[in-house]
Amino acid sequence: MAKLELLPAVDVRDGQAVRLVHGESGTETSYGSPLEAALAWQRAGAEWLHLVDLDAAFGTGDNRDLVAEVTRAMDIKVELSGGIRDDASLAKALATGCTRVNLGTAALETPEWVAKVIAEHGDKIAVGLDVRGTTLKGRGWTRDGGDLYETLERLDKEGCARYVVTDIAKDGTLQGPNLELLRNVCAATDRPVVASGGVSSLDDLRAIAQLVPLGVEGSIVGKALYAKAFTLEEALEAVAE
Ligand SMILES: O=C(O)c1ccccc1NCC(=O)[C@H](O)[C@H](O)COP(=O)(O)O
Repeated sequence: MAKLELLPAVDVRDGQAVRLVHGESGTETSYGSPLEAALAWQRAGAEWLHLVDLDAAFGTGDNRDLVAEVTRAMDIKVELSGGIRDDASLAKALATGCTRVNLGTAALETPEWVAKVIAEHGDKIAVGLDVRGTTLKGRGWTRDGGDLYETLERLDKEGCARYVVTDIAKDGTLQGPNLELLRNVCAATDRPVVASGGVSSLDDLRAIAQLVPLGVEGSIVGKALYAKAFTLEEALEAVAE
């Protein structure tokens, strides 16, 4: 059985590594330098980094130069997310040398552009399906953006390579992942799925790893690592079993 990939998260707001609750602006807990956090995950054995520019996602500015600096400093694969919505922001994101970008709002608001960049860049493009219930959310998870399964069907037809699926109700809460949502999305698409939001324990990661045969490829882990619920070394060992 393929191993579950782990993507420790570094979410950047106003130059700092932060965690949010339910992705809501104003709920930040700060964890210092994003570069130091990213290097710590790399030293701990991460093969991937999930790096989010929250200001770009919320439209409160951006941390693009810092995010580029962090990406360039990494020897591991980087998934870049947050505010990548047009040719200019996509070009800047890809120029960092990241392995792939994660598009959210654009997939809801400018579907023609997303279809075009999927055709141009293939698996360098993932789409983030950030949901409350089955309603997608864009603009930093603040605005409704349509039905999850209708959008998934459209993106599948356009050749989208993979999806990053977040249950916003779980994100940053340490309440455990929404396994039912992950199962449902895997049943609706043959593309790989990266799980995001709510991981609280090694058992949560083992439960997500059970979904690898259904199509779950990886899991993002944020708050649990910063809250020291377990170490990244322990997490990597748990999913290697
Ligand atoms: O990814 C985004 O674009 C984004 C936009 C607005 C708010 C939050 C956003 N991302 C948050 C993440 O990707 C988290 O790092 C991830 O879901 C980890 O969640 P958790 O393990 O529950 O801390």
